[in-house]
Amino acid sequence: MKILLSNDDGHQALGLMALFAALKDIADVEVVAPEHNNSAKSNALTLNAPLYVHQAGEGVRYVNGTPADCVHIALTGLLDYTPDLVISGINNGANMGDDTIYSGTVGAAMEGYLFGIPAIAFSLVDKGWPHLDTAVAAAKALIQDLAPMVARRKHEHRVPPPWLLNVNVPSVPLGDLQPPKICRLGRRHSAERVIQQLSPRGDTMYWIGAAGATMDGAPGTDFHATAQGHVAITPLMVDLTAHQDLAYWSQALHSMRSPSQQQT
Ligand SMILES: Nc1nc2c(ncn2[C@@H]2O[C@H](COP(=O)(O)O)[C@@H](O)[C@H]2O)c(=O)[nH]1
Repeated sequence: MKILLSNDDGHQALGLMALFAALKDIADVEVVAPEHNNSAKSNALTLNAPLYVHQAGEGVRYVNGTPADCVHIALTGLLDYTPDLVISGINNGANMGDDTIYSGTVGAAMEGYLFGIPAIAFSLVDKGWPHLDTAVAAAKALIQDLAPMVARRKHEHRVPPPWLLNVNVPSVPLGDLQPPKICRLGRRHSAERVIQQLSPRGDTMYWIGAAGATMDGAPGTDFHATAQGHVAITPLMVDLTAHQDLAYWSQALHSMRSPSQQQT
């Protein structure tokens, strides 16, 4: 199995390097990751500047770009093969609920998914890498469990659609880890207020405030599962259409005149 491994915390991040070391036992792994921390960069691509790739060590390359840039250039030219799996992480902190919209970790995995490759984003719930060994073990075990499904794709007459999983691992000792749970995304309250400070030169600085606290952490959500010590696994989709609202808007705009009609 060939794995492309990326992240958003940067190519020297503990979470990436620990996962890289663990996955080398079970797969051919190549790292293409950002040069620096690109947290909250979501699916951003760099369109207005050149990207440069440097070798950091055997099997590890880094890019002066976003997480999605790394996966994008790896899949569209840097690699001379198509990986079987795109893995992103292990993120320094949670990617639950609304986090997934902003997350560079999810963005990297989603870029693989958009190119038709199964992908998984892994995050360790608490920042600072507490019990990172637990997250590495959980990630390796899940990838091993999925390996037969991934391998079968090569032999299918019609390659099945890819899938995209968002996985959050609770920061607990490995011995306390509960079995994985398939969950829906919860919701956070709105983020905290912006932090305003004065620079040494008298300019006002604005810092994005902290993520909101859990708003929907009901049973069945990723928040609830991880709080109970379970690995939370959520299948994601890219279609942002509010399908349940299509009929409403069709009816609501039924009477809308076209701009040309409004001029008569
Ligand atoms: N508004 C804030 N959101 C935050 C902050 N720290 C993290 N986050 C959210 O979590 C994800 C982290 O995901 P990553 O994969 O991008 O590292 C981030 O995208 C936000 O949604 C914070 O301080 N403020």
